[in-house]
Amino acid sequence: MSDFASSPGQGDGSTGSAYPSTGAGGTRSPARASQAPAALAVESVSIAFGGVRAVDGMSLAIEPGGMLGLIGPNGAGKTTMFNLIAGTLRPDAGRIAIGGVSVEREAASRRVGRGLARTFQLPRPFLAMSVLENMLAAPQGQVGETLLGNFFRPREVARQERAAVERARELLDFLQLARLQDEEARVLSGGQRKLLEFGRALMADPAIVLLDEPAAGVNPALLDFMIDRIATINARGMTVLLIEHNMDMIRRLCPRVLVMAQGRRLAEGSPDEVVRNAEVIGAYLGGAAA
Ligand SMILES: Nc1ncnc2c1ncn2[C@@H]1O[C@H](COP(=O)(O)OP(=O)(O)OP(=O)(O)O)[C@@H](O)[C@H]1O
Repeated sequence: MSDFASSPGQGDGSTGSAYPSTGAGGTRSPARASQAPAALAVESVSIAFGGVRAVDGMSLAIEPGGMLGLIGPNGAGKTTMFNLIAGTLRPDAGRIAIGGVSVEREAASRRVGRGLARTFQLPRPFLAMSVLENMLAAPQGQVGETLLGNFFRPREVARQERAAVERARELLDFLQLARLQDEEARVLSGGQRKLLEFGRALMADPAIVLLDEPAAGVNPALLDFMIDRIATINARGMTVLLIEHNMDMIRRLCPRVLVMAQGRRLAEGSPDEVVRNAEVIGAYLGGAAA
C-alpha cells in the first residue's frame, strides 16, 4: 500500500478549540494544551443569504488525526459550514484556521495547498472521462498546472504526472475501483461514484478531509466498505469532518458529534449522548431549537 495516508499518529477524535478563550467546540484536555494547534478550528463563523442566517456563530475544532461528526436536520447549515471551511464561501464574520494558520480570507485553492480536501454531497464526475482520468483531474497542486511551470520545468512536470498516475492507481485499488479504471465514469453506480468522489479528494494527499454525506444513496454492503475505508484513512492520521444523516455510520466512526440546527450549535457529545438529548430530538421532529 502506498504512503497516501501515512501521516502523523491518530488522535482520540475529541475536539478542542484552537482559540482557547472561547471554549467553544468541545473540551480541550489540559495535557494537550501545549501541543500542536487544532488541525481545523472554526470560531464564531457566520454567514447570511438575504434574510437567512445559514450559519450563525458556529465554532468547532478537531485535533490532528481526530474525527468529528456534523449532524443536524435538513437546512441546518452543515453544507454551508463545509463551503465556508473549504473557501467556496467567505464568512460575514468569524475565523477559520488550518493547523493554526488563519485562512478565512484565502481562496479555496490555497486551502487545498494547506492540506484541506472535500467531497460533495452529489458527486459530479466527468461522465465521458475514464475513472482514472477523473482521479487525475482532481486538485493536486502540481507544477504543471501553471503555464510557466509547464514551459520551464518539463521534466519536473513529467515526473509529477507519473507520480500522480501511480497514486491514482493505488487509491483506486484501495477503493476497489481498480478494475474500472479505464471505464467511463458514466458506468459507475451511485455508490461507486461516491467512492470515486472520495478517491478524488484523497488525490491531494490531504491532512484534513471534509466528507459531505458519503453514505447517501449507498447500498448496505458498499456502506460497510465505505465505513472501513474512512476508518482506515483516519487511523493513518488523516483528520476527518463528516456530515452524515446515517446515524449507524456516525456511531461506528465518530467518537464525538456536533449537532447543528438553524445555523447554530445545538449540542455536542458522543453519538449516544446526542441522540438522547431532548433539544436534538426536538430539532429533528421539527420543533427546532427556538
Ligand atoms: N447559496 C444560497 N443562497 C441562499 N440560501 C442558501 C444558500 N445556500 C444555503 N442556503 C440556505 O441556508 C440554509 C442552510 O443550508 P445547508 O445546505 O447548509 O443545510 P444542510 O444542513 O446542509 O442541509 P441538508 O442536510 O438538507 O443538506 C438553508 O435554509 C438553505 O436554504
